[in-house]
Amino acid sequence: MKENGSSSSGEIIERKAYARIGLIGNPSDVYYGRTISVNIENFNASVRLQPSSDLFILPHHTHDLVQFSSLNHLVNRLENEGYYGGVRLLMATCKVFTKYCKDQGIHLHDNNFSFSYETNIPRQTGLSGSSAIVCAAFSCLLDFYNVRDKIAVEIRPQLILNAEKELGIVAGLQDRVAQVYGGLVYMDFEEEHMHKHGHGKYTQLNSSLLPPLHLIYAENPSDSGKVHSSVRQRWLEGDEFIISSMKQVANLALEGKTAILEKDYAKLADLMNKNFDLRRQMFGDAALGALNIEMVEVARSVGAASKFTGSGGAVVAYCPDGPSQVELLEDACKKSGFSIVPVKVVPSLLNEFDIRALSSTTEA
Ligand SMILES: Nc1ncnc2c1ncn2[C@@H]1O[C@H](COP(=O)(O)OP(=O)(O)O)[C@@H](O)[C@H]1O
Ligand SMILES: O=C(O)[C@H]1O[C@H](OP(=O)(O)O)[C@H](O)[C@@H](O)[C@@H]1O
Ligand SMILES: [Mg+2]
Repeated sequence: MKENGSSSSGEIIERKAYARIGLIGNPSDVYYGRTISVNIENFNASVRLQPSSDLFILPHHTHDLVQFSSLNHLVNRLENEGYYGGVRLLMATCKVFTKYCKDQGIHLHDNNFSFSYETNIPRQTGLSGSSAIVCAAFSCLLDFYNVRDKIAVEIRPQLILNAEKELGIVAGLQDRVAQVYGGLVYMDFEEEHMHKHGHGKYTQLNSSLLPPLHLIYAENPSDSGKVHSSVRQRWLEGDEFIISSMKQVANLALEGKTAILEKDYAKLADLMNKNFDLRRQMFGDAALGALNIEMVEVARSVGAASKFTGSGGAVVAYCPDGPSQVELLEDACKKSGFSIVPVKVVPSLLNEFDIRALSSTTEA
């Protein structure tokens, strides 16, 4: 594989995308709001593109299970993890990529390939496992067709989102922006700018400004599309409460940016807690799920600030009192059967070729 990430035909291309944490402001990204997200090294998805005579999308041996030991096994699996794995995500990525290139007059050569994927991102836990698969696949396609310089970096998150929209999954841009850019990213999805440029304003922040954060998660898959659909419907219908609450959530990200830049971690803790409280009021406990709420409450029981990383399944926590409080948090999680790991931030993922492909419309 060449240094610039491009491939001459015949070479295998493997690309990774990492899980992300919505630190402040999510889910207002779905509603022209603002968010701050962190791309994390703790978990990743990788997609492998191997040149082949026909085009194959290979099912994953566990995530796209089609062979079961019994009817009960099949039913259990569907009840816990739903009908779908990553195959549909890979197919939708190919479709969206091809359509975009055709519309833009970007030439694609005629060689075929086989796509396969691996992921250790806990499934459907609000860590953006779905978009990580799409993002890694998209990155393989950019290099297989050698078009990294022809598709502006700012546009890529929207194309990655379009792949999930294609499947009817309600999702937002923050996951994809964090996964394309890497590191710690402040995002502003202001409506007029979005309509004018087709993307938000994305600014990478210095991730060393962050305090130590912890990730808490549980084996508790939930479908983010389902969680979002009723709030989205109410927002579309002009529901005053949802619209004004969503604006408040977006403002938390604005304040969060200042708090991070000033290392005002007491303020950051307060904003994280407010973020979850607003989500809870909008979505209601039934949609959020008892186990997800318990994760937040376990963290708060030791005085940590906590909120969902995404739509549910995982929680980001900050211990303002330092290591002794982290120990208390680890014990409390253990007692409740939750996993807890220190957050490791991914450095910026933009290489020199991507930086050249940043469009001139971006304002920092
Ligand atoms: N770990 C995974 N392996 C395979 N497919 C996945 C995985 N996670 C998500 N998906 C696919 O993405 C779809 C949407 O997942 P979503 O609820 O957004 O999860 P997440 O919070 O991890 O992004 C699922 O219905 C499934 O088709
Ligand atoms: O509700 C949220 O905070 C996020 O939900 C989705 O992410 P997921 O990891 O699938 O739960 C959505 O894609 C994001 O845009 C929302 O901010
Ligand atoms: Mg998702």
